[in-house]
Amino acid sequence: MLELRKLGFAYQGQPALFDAISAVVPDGHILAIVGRNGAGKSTLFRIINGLLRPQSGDVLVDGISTSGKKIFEIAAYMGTVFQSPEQQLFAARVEDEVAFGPQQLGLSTEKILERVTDALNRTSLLDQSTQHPLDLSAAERRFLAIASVLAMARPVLLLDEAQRGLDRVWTERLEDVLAAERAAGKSIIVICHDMDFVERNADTVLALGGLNPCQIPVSEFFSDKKLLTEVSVEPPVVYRLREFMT
Ligand SMILES: Nc1ncnc2c1ncn2[C@@H]1O[C@H](COP(=O)(O)OP(=O)(O)OP(=O)(O)O)[C@@H](O)[C@H]1O
Repeated sequence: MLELRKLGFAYQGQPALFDAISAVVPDGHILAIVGRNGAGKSTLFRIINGLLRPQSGDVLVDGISTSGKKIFEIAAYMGTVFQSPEQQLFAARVEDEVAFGPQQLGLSTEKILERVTDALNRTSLLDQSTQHPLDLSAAERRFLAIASVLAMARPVLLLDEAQRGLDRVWTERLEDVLAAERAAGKSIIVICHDMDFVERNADTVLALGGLNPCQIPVSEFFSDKKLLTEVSVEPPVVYRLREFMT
């Protein structure tokens, strides 16, 4: 379980998180962080994965505080897929890229191969395993970053706009990966501007940029017109259709 407890942050005295932000992401749960540009989503994301340290509050994984822990210690709990995951890639072959993390864990060769094969299979990249990552399509490169994170088998998964620019087939593949990770009991956070994606996949929403940011169930969020206006979010198509029909 991941817990964000009263987090606050300012850049050189300029608040980036305007309120103390709290949320709980139980095992097998997907929380979507949404909000207009500049609302603080990326800042919060970086605080969660330890790239930034909160000026107040705490991040806890299974009740253990990450404050005071080094970034590699925090990474032992969390797999992060950044907004430009291409920048996370450095190996000359797809399979080596995915194997790198498990190798650092000191796993046996057999176990590493098992993890790599499983992660490539789940991300539809098994046929590309010997290719150079830079020869992959943009969607495949993003899924390679996801495969590398899956191979680490962390209890917490963080994805920043992983759905952006994907076509329907790749979006469905991403949704399958998320559903499987949720079923495996992972605590998952996605930052997302695509409200249809949020509606289909998330359990709860944390909307930033409004008067009182708090975590609420997806259906409650999309039914709250006042809040949607406050945080500049358009409801997903199904909600707009529902309103049109009634
Ligand atoms: N490195 C920085 N130094 C100073 N201010 C920053 C820095 N990074 C972000 N900010 C400011 O902090 C606030 C929150 O920015 P942040 O990038 O977290 O928002 P966001 O919700 O992720 O935006 P977007 O949707 O555009 O990515 C903004 O006012 C932004 O200008």
